[in-house]
Amino acid sequence: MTAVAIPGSKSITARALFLAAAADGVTTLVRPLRSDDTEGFAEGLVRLGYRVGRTPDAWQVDGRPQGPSATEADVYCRDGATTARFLPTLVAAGHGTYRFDASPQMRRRPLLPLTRALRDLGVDLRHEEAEGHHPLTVRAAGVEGGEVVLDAGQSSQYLTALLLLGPLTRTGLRIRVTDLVSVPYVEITIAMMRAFGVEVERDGDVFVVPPGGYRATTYAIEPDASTSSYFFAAAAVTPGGEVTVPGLGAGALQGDLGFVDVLRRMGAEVSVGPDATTVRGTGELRGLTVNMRDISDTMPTLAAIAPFASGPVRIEDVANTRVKECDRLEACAENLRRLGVEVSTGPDWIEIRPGVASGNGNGNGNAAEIKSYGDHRIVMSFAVTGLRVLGISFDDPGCVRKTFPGFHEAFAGLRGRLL
Ligand SMILES: O=C(O)C1=C[C@@H](OP(=O)(O)O)[C@@H](O)[C@H](O)C1
Ligand SMILES: C=C(OP(=O)(O)O)C(=O)O
Repeated sequence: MTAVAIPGSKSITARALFLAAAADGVTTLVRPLRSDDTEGFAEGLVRLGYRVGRTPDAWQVDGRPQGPSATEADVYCRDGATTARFLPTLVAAGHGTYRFDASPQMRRRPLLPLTRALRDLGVDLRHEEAEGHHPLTVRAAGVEGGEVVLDAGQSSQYLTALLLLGPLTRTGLRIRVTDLVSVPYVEITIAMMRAFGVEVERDGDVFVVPPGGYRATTYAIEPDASTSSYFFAAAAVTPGGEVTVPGLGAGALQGDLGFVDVLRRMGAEVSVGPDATTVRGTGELRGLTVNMRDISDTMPTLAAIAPFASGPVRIEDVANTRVKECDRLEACAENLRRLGVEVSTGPDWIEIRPGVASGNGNGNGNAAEIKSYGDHRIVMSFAVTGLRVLGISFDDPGCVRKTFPGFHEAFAGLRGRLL
């Protein structure tokens, strides 16, 4: 058995930082993810005047239910969409003037449905350049609360941001959602709000959040399930290869652990225990058609191993992967083509035919440089392809820092044990 220690969940760390900052009292986050996204989030809080104490294994946050202590601040959100969407929402409940900006990549990503909903709730929020994009300024004077309509068909993070805001409003929020992707991420939000003392009620399309604020707590962060997908996929493409991720089992909060069900359908042996998950490659990898609307961060992982399946792999209902760190459908297609794989895409799907070309015309067998598009998931996914295809390299291997700075070392360690 090969046990792999996976760093903490990005999504859980970001939510825990928001909740801790807003809670009454001191919160300890145990085993938070230390990566560009989550360190950027924590630094954003520090710029806003929150006290965040960081040791390698635990972060401590002094909560301020009344909002940021800084009455003016500039916050740089880097590439992190959770930072860029959650922090402007957090400050709305305080009092002051806060300017937010983000990296060129994050500036391109949308947030208009969220900022429109905040304005509908009376928040003075201005986009400084392009409407619906960073940079933006919030002139905060608290939020009364009430009812708001939200289209979360592009990103569930809009809904998560509003849910997290709910208890910080004076009368609570009723959020009516007209469309919603990535539902399991909303379930993470609701479960974590419960751990900080708030019960969200759901009545069909309406989410009801009571006022009253959060209670500080000690919160242990699960290993990241999306990151685990690369290690599980590595086992699945290696006959007899076995990978166990401790800390992610049947009670895990993250929907992305469902990626192992896709591997099971393809022929891998999967066991989900109470506190660990194991995937074993059987030598069989069948093609399939799969809807990944709920677990779309693992779409590139599947696309990158799809050429090794015995039949076509078709991934459906993943339109919103076009507005992530890059257009992931086209990025996957481009890189698979570089490997000589036959692939087609549509507005919300990708279909990959079996087989990697034995040569790509440059005399180097399968060698190809993968175009990273500054997207950590493209690099980590095609690293798995590299277990079976010789000579894969990356134009920007370092972009894994967004969620897993130590990825290449960890993956090389696994490679040595699997092959
Ligand atoms: O709320 C979150 O932490 C996340 C939600 C998902 O985004 P979308 O809801 O935009 O699909 C996911 O892709 C992202 O990596 C993290
Ligand atoms: C889409 C992602 O990140 P975010 O939206 O949080 O920037 C991701 O990590 O795959």
